[in-house]
Amino acid sequence: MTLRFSKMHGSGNDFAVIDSRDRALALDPALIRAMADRHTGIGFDQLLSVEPARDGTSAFYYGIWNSDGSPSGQCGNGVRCVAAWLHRAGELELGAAAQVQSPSGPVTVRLVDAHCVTVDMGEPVFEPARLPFDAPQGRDRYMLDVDGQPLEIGAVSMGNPHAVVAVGDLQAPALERLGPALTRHARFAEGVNAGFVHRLSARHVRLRVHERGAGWTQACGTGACAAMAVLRQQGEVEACVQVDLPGGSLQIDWAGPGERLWMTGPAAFVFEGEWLDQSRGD
Ligand SMILES: N[C@@H](CCC[C@H](N)C(=O)O)C(=O)O
Repeated sequence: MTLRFSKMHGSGNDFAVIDSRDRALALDPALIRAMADRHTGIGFDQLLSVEPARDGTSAFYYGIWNSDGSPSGQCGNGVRCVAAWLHRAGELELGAAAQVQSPSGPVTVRLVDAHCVTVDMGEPVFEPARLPFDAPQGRDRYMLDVDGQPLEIGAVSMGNPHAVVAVGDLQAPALERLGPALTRHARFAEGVNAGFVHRLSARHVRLRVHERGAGWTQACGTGACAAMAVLRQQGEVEACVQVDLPGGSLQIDWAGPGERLWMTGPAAFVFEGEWLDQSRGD
């Protein structure tokens, strides 16, 4: 079996994007892990498949798998890459808005230009049960014991689950231990993406994310949206925030509860390739 793919990235969060518009993919976790390997595979944080939409309300659907083979409901940097990929494939015009289906529901994308995409990410969901997070409803902060250390977190779903921790130093050695430990915390039954945010001002923050299923990444789009949602809910930031991640910056706009959240950032092509799956013998 051969599979053609586009290698792409959004702020350093990298992807293999597979055209599955005309051909259903037979993907299993072992194959995804082999493709994701940075020494013997393509190397990526997430695999994205572009497929026909399943419900007739949109033209396209995109599937999302982490480098460990696990599926996810949403990928912020990924959907910007999907929009740029659809443009290159002649399916989406510059400036036009289009709805695409993700595993967690529809999002609307608009290409500012061939390399920059704005996405309506929908409303942040704070109900713990919908992450799922084993916690009482109606709070904007929770205390968790993470690897023996008490941590105050905010929790929100952007179509996938996020825990957000405000820190004074993003390079603190303890984060190397706390990131993986928070990602697998028992109160998040399906795991959680762990974001550590340093507030520089009411309009500017820095963020590092230890992603569920992928580890530390150069950027996490839904993580940036989650950091904005949690900090704004806590009254710490204004309605437009620049989020600096190790691999680049995103602009997040959110007026507040009851409003939709917008993300704007880059999407880049790196190369086109063909995966030769020797284990399947054809
Ligand atoms: N990098 C992504 C998020 C990918 C999925 C995540 N690791 C999960 O398991 O939910 C982004 O840019 O949002």
